[in-house]
Amino acid sequence: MLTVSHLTKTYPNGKRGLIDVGFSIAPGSVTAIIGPSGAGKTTLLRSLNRLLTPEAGEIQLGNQEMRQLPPRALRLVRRQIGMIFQDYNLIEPLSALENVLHGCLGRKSLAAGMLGLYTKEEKKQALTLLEEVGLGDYALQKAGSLSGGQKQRVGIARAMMQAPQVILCDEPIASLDPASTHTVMTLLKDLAIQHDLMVIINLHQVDLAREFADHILGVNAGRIVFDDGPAALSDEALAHIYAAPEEAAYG
Ligand SMILES: Nc1ncnc2c1ncn2[C@@H]1O[C@H](COP(=O)(O)OP(=O)(O)OP(=O)(O)O)[C@@H](O)[C@H]1O
Repeated sequence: MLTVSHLTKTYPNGKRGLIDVGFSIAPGSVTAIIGPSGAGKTTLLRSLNRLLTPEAGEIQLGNQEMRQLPPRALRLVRRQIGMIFQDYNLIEPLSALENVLHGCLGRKSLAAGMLGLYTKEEKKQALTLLEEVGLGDYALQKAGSLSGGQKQRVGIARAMMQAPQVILCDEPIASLDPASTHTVMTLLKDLAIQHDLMVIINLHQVDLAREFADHILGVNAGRIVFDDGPAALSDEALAHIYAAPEEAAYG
């Protein structure tokens, strides 16, 4: 379970990215974060794995409070949080398999990681994950030569290599065509169920949130203004989420 309470993030220029944000997320589910541009979706996602440090509130992952963890303890907890990016963040000259293996760098020594010293078990696991995302035949192909949808599936397999509890996805389908979008969203949903993961996705497309999410968080001007299932996402609720900030605050 991931429970966030009273989370507040103010940027150094005084801009308030998150204001008293709270919600809970259950394992085995997909949560979509939606809201207008500048609402705080990226700030929220980055706060959840402490790429940003909010100044107040709690982020409770299992029995660990993350917001105030010192760096060493934070590194350990971060291993439980995989990240998937809009632009994939793959090392293009390396094979798909090598990219997936990079997912276990967090639990290796620096030297072993730099030398690419992976165990037989790790290589087997990386191959199994590539098969799970439908890319078993592409294991030795350079990541740079794969299609966008295939690259994102390598990114997902790399995140899974960490054996995470949570996968954070920052607009993972923004660069994909409709067919690849459907493949990637279906894959994320299947992985959430099969591996009992919490998958949290920043999305701009409301129709995808409706189709794939079990849980939707609507953000407006740094606040959570909707926290419910897709069935509750009425036109009125949507208008509230996408309202101009002052309307959302008083709606
Ligand atoms: N490094 C920063 N310094 C100052 N303000 C920032 C910084 N990063 C974000 N902000 C501000 O915080 C607010 C939330 O930004 P954030 O990027 O989280 O929004 P978003 O909902 O992800 O937007 P988009 O959908 O356009 O990506 C915005 O007003 C933004 O201008």
